[in-house]
Amino acid sequence: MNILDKIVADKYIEVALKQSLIPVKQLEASVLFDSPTTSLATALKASKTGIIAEHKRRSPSKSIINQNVNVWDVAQHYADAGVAGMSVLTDSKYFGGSLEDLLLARSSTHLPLLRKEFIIDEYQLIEAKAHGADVILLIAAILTRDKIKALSEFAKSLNLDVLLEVHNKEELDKSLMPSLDMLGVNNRNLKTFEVSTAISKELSEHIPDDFVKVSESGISSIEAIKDLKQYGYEGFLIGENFMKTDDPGSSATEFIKKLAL
Ligand SMILES: O=P(O)(O)OC[C@@H](O)[C@@H](O)c1c[nH]c2ccccc12
Repeated sequence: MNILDKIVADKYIEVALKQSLIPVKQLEASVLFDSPTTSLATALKASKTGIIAEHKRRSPSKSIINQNVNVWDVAQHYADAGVAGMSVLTDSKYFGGSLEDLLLARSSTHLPLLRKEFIIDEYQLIEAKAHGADVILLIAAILTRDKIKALSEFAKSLNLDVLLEVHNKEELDKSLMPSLDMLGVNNRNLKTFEVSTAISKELSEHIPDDFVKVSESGISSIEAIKDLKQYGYEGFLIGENFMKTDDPGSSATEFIKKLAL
């Protein structure tokens, strides 16, 4: 079993347990469930920076990245830095995140918030909305086309934006459909952890123009972003490069200053 298979196997167990503990009706009763959302796709198109900054405490590939920062502060400082959106890891077992992190980020900022999670069930979309998400991630490597269709259409019915993540041409070809807003190419292979922005460049010409293109992972230089822009990318998901520092928000500020030069 590769790490992605393990994460997903655990996720099925976790979601079944949560469904038995917290009924959908309870989630739907949350004030946030009926609150309006902000489109990340729209924000990216209007943004000068295109940066989606992530809150990530640890990961299976890097173990501990940062256990000391406070998600409320990080969200404030990312917003001050001028990012277009924020991504919040909510998986606890492998990434040290939680839905409470999402809720805290929501209470801290109006930025479009992405629930970064291994989504396998509609229940998680209701959870996402009830905890203040504006956007959800769907990972093509762990979903069939039918499942991508059902989940993305359900997300749209909740006014959530959908970011679909691929890592190769097959995943891209099986996934294209009108219920997606953004196409993300993960520069990290989730099965082997190899990272290269070459895959974003390779796949860019196969992504139709109706989707906002996002390049994800392993981005740590201004040059990489300038390069990816040439290939039509408008969104850049950056986690570790900011989170590994003592103050992710001021790292984002410095980065964005350089980007504007
Ligand atoms: O920390 P990085 O290399 O900048 O990567 C951020 C983000 O792209 C990465 O966390 C990510 C991309 N897709 C995922 C799917 C699940 C968990 C995490 C991810």
